[in-house]
Amino acid sequence: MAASMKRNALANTDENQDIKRSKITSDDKNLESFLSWAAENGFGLSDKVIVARESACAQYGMIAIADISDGETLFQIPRKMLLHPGTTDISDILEKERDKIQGSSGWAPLLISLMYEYTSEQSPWRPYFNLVPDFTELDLPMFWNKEDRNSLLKGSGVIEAVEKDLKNIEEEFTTIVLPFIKAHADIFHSQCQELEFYKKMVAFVMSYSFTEPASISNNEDEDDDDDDDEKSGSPPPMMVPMADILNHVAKNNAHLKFEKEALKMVAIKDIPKGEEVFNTYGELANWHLLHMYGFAERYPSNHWDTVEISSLVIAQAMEVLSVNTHDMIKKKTSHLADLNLYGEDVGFILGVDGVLDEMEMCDVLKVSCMNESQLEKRTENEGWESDEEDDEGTSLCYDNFLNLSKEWKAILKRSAELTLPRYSRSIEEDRAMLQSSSHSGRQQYSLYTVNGQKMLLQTLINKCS
Ligand SMILES: C[S@@+](CC[C@H](N)C(=O)[O-])C[C@H]1O[C@@H](n2cnc3c(N)ncnc32)[C@H](O)[C@@H]1O
Repeated sequence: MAASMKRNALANTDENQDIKRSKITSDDKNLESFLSWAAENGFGLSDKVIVARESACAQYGMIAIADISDGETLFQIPRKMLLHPGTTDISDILEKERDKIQGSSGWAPLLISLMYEYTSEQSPWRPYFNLVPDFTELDLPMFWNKEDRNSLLKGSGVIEAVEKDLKNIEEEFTTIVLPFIKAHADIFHSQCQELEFYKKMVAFVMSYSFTEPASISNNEDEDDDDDDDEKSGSPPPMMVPMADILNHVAKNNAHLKFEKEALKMVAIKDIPKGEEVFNTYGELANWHLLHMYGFAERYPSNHWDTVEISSLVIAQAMEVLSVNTHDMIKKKTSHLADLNLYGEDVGFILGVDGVLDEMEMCDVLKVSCMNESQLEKRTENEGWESDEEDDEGTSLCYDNFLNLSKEWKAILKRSAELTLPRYSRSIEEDRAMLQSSSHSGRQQYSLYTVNGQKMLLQTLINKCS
């Protein structure tokens, strides 16, 4: 969608037509050479699909050109064709200096591998790299100017996530990656010493890499020693050519299976001829999609969407209950802070079916409704409670909302109402903007993200009314 919107933004002059034509021609050459490379290397692309820009929702995508049945394999990626620190030409050096380049994100070894391969004309993955769109086309918020980020994404949580990333990227580059590259300057292209180039590779990893589900690797590598398993806390990312051509929707129709010899893209539904084949990048909320991939889905398409309700607004919402004087709220928040349930960085996640952090939120609601003697008893027990206290029920799923007390609902409703003003526009203003078609990609996806969050909050308000 981003690409088509950008294309629409170009006026329809002859000059622009020429630019588009020449881009398509050169892209097709890249596509042809990528497909030949894939065929030579055992990807076994089904003749029921094509890779194309036409009919894809963003840049390239995979399109069904014949009816596909649930369970059919569309292509595979032999493990030797994956790009990661174990398959790059410099794997020996990376292995030897493994402890020096680990870093806190765990991405540095892959980023160093990518920088090396991406700048090498002889890289075995050259046809793969040539097909990846220019990184500016992905338009990730980390490349937007600060003004756009602040004005378009206020309240969504993306601004804070991007600022944290930018700080970490610079730090990891300066302290780990650059010293390693300089120590091996004879084998790296000089471009690899530039922070801007490193940021592009980070964007590549952010929006194109995959991680192997931990259970699979553990099951299949039963011989691996325990030490390795311990170190592999969160699995490191890797590049998976061809699989990363698929775009994402929450209601995906294909899925990547990790098998011993190869990874396989398998249809998980019947896919009619003419439809795009969509993978899933995970159970991702819109703010996460926008942060990592530069797009979001329009409400209510993304059933994984979430919004955070800060513990600070829940404390403010306690005022609606008569049991809560200013003094009581202070005592309650201090007790909740001791349990890590209150503080600047503490929030609770609301999804499309209700509150996801059910146990924690139930605890907060219970405390919110306590009178002085109940609170005293509880604080004396250091948060441990008797069984009778559990009689409120613990599900905060909307299906269970009829069973919730009116006090709990009053707090939830007020918390959602207090969260809405953190955005720069009202739901009504969003609605008017969503009807207008004159948006850039980044404006559109920001609108989807903030509006989706507001709609989740409004649903909670309605369910509590
Ligand atoms: C792994 S790549 C997918 C392939 C990409 N379209 C290409 O041509 O190389 C991920 C990027 O595709 C785009 N994308 C994926 N799914 C999308 C969607 N549903 N809507 C808009 N853009 C999407 C985003 O730019 C994202 O960063």
